[in-house]
Amino acid sequence: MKINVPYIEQMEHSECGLACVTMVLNYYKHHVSLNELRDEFGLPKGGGSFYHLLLMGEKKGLEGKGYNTDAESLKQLPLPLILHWENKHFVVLEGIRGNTFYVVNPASGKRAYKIDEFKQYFSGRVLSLTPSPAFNKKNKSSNFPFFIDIMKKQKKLLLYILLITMILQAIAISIPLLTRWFTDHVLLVEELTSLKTIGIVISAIFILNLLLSGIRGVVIAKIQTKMDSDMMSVFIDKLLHLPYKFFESRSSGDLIFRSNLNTFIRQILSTNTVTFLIDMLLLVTYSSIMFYYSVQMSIIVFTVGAALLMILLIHTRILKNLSDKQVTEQAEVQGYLAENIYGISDVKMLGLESLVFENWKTKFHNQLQTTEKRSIWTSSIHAFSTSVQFILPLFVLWVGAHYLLQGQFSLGTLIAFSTMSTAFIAPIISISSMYTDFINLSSYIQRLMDVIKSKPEQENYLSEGEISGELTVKNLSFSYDSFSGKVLDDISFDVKKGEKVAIVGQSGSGKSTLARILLGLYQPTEGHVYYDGIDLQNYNLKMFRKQIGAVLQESRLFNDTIFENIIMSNIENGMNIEDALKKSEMVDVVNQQPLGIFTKVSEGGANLSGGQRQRLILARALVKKPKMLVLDEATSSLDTLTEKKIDDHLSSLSNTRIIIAHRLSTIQNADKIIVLSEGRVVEVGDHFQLLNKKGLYYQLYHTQESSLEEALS
Ligand SMILES: Nc1ncnc2c1ncn2[C@@H]1O[C@H](COP(=O)(O)OP(=O)(O)OP(=O)(O)O)[C@@H](O)[C@H]1O
Repeated sequence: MKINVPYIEQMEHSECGLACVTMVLNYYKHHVSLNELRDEFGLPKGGGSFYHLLLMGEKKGLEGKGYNTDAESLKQLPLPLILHWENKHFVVLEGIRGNTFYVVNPASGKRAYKIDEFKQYFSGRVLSLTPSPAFNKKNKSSNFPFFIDIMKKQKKLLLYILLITMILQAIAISIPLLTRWFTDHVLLVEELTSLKTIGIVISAIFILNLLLSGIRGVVIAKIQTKMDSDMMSVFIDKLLHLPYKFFESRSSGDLIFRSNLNTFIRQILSTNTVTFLIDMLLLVTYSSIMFYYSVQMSIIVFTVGAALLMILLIHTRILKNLSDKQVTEQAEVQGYLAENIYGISDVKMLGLESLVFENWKTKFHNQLQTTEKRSIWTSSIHAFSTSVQFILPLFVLWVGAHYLLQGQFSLGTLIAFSTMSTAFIAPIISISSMYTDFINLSSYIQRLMDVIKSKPEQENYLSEGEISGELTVKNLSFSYDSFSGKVLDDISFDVKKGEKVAIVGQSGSGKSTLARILLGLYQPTEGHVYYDGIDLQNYNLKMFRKQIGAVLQESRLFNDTIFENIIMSNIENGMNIEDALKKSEMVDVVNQQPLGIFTKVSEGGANLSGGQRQRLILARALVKKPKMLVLDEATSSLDTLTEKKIDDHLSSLSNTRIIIAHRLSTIQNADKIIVLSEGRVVEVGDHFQLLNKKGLYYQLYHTQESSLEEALS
């Protein structure tokens, strides 16, 4: 028994479970995209477990049952089934016939496995999700309107191309017709007087063809540029306006890969679509003319054409599988190398050079083997199709000679037929070569739609207003996804304008998460953050963030000069760079650089020390003259002396400061210290009040103090 489960490709390695549930839902006609499901549930940490998949299914009206079973017993269970694969991945089983298992792998597509191979991958755990009475079907929404809109903008140019190409094809068709006329009415009857006219006609055809082909080339280039510009602009604009969380669950390499897909899609939609239409038109025209000349001969040519098309399409399928495999293997090789080059210091310190080389070699060897196979298939089928195209005219002459000798048609018709048979095969080869592109199109579009259809960070807002630096957090809770527990739980506190407030707690207690919520990078799952009495969600986030200076653990420097890294887009505010450099204790560092403030910072700030990087990022935050500063371990790499100097500078400012620091000496002078433990506020007060409480803060403080004393003694 085999069913047909729609293939949904996972967009990221930890999304296999989510993609499997999406496939099952779509199979039961609840048409939902991976995107929608991810927005609804979030991505469980590490990709989730069977239990998470079961919960998702149940929330969508499916009834779930889990089994521990062997490959043979799967035949007794209803399809589709979600299987645990290689103990680290999820796939969907869509069929079992005899000893063959049909698997839909969200990472690589559909594939059949013989039982022995299947057993090597199947981990023995299965989840069955079937519709419960509460299940609702949902209609499909198409991805094509977006591209149709983009193509519609180029309607005029596309029509030009279509028109020019049709004229060019008419010229192409006229050649065999002219040959026929030339043979029958000039050569055979020895009518030499019209040779001059024919010469003029041939020259006219040549000039017209040259002119139109040239114009078509220019129009195609214009269309491609316009479509590239439209599609890329929409894509990048959408991408940049997506919420921070979107970027957390996708690698930058993957997003860059997706932006490049725009070019492939444009190629398919512009050139290939037009070529396909023309090819189809040509096939119909050639077929009609050939049919008109001779039914028997046409049937012979059609049979050859149909057989060739079948062979080419089967081959294209094989080639697609091989090229998918090649792309996956290539990405794996590149990813492995990039990861190890990025972590080269660890590779060296652990003495892993040879191991990394061996692993890379194995992966690269696999990729090369697939590439070789693909090249062999491509060249063999190319040899086959060109040979057919090459021999067909002769074959037609040979078969046609029988009919000619029987007087069924003229020599001119036979020669025209022979020429046309080659022309008839050309669009068949062209259509089959475009077939792969059309198969890939839906997967490419899915990847783009993941970006285009995701909800932007902010669609509308009520307030453009300035903030003063006063804020209130009310009953705030936050979970990263709908399956894990709360990372922040019912948090409330106030911060007055100009206050220095510290957030402390053990590692993993939720401090950075809270900071990101205060900056509007995450939205609270429950509760609110108010600035000057207005909910943060109601502010124009772009304007809001312009008034905030933030140094986060993940803050990075850009590959540009120190000046550009500090000023960024804030030049219009007339900020004082010197002042920012002084306050962040960077003046001496900048003066020591070869080109001073115009020295280039390497990628990620590699030519600066950890502390210098932090101070530069702080200068960037200060140059905005922010109403509020959020510093998450912003001075953790500095010596205590420099840290103290910076703290003194910052204390002279009137803005609000929210400081997260493990080193408690940094925050002793804070107006208020909020102590977090497992996502809850457990203590609030100033340094002495908290010490007197003898609670968690007291413990944290004394642990640090005693370590210091121990070190000194
Ligand atoms: N992007 C994320 N997705 C899922 N869980 C996350 C994510 N970031 C953090 N967490 C989890 O949320 C919890 C709180 O993390 P957070 O980074 O806010 O703690 P923290 O107090 O700042 O820790 P540290 O002092 O080590 O920086 C941790 O259990 C962490 O594993």
